[in-house]
Parts: sequence; structure tokens; C-alpha cells
Amino acid sequence: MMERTLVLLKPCTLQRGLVGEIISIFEKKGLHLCGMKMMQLDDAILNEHYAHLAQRPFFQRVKSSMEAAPIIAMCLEGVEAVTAVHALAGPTNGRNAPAGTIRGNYCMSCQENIVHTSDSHETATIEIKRFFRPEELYDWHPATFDYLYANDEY
Ligand SMILES: Nc1ncnc2c1ncn2[C@@H]1O[C@@H]2COP(=O)(O)O[C@H]2[C@H]1O
Repeated sequence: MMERTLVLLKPCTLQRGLVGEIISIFEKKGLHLCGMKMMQLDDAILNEHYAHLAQRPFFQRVKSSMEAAPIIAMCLEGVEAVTAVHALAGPTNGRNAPAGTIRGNYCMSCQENIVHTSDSHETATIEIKRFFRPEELYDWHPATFDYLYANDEY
């Protein structure tokens, strides 16, 4: 099933000059961009985005870290994109994320862990709406589609 999912490149990724490299990983995998923009996040959007963490001791730290510099928000599309992108990101803590995943390859932190990715189809739908207006998302068919998914049943 063709799906869309949300990726945020966190402030640490901009600070470390890794934006192009991380976008390239998703592109090389075969996911295509439907929308992308730079944003400065504030408490209002972060209180909503991380509402499920509000009672956790690290909630303020997460918010400060996400407000420390701009982020890049991306909407990526592909067959089963939510699972594919979430798996590429790897487990939250970079220190024990497997080599080969983005977090496993690029970070040593639980907080400064390069990307946020939607963890389910339902969450992706909500998160894409949170970060993008409908007119900021583009429907297009990648010319490589048949090479990416040739003969697959989905
Ligand atoms: N101990 C922790 N457990 C889980 N998430 C944490 C922890 N400390 C900080 N975080 C941050 O909270 C974020 C929640 O979802 P993210 O995928 O954006 O990545 C997570 C981390 O950046």
C-alpha cells in the first residue's frame, strides 16, 4: 500500500551538517519527497507532538532540544513507507541502535538522535497534518517506480 510518513531532521542534524546526507539515505532507499520545509518549532507544536511524553522526566529536555535550532520537516512516500522509514531510523538510543540504521550510524545519544519518524500509519496521518498544510504536499509519480517495486504484490 502506498503510504506517506513524517520525518523531522532534528536541530542536532542541522548543527552537525548532516542534512544532505540523511535526506540522501531516504532517497537512495527509494522513498520520494512529497513535501519539505524548514521550521523553527515552539512550545505550542511540541506540546502537541510530544503530548504522550508529558509526564516523562525528560519532557522539558526534549522540547528544549527541539527548539534549539530549526528543523527540516519532510513528508516521504512509498509502499509501506511508515515501516520502512521507522526501521531505517532505528531504535531511539543511538548508542545501542544497530549499525546500518541512521541512529546506529550517526549518533551516540538518546535525545540528539538525528530524526523523528512516525511510528504507525495512524500517527503518520496525524503528524503530517500537524506539520504540513494540504497545499504544501505534492502528488507525483517517480519515474523509477517500476524499478523500485517491479513484480511486487502489494
Ligand atoms: N529516555 C528517553 N526515552 C525515550 N525518548 C527519549 C528519552 N530521552 C529523550 N528522548 C527523546 O524523546 C523523543 C521522542 O520521540 P523521538 O523519536 O523524537 O525521539 C525521542 C528522543 O529524542
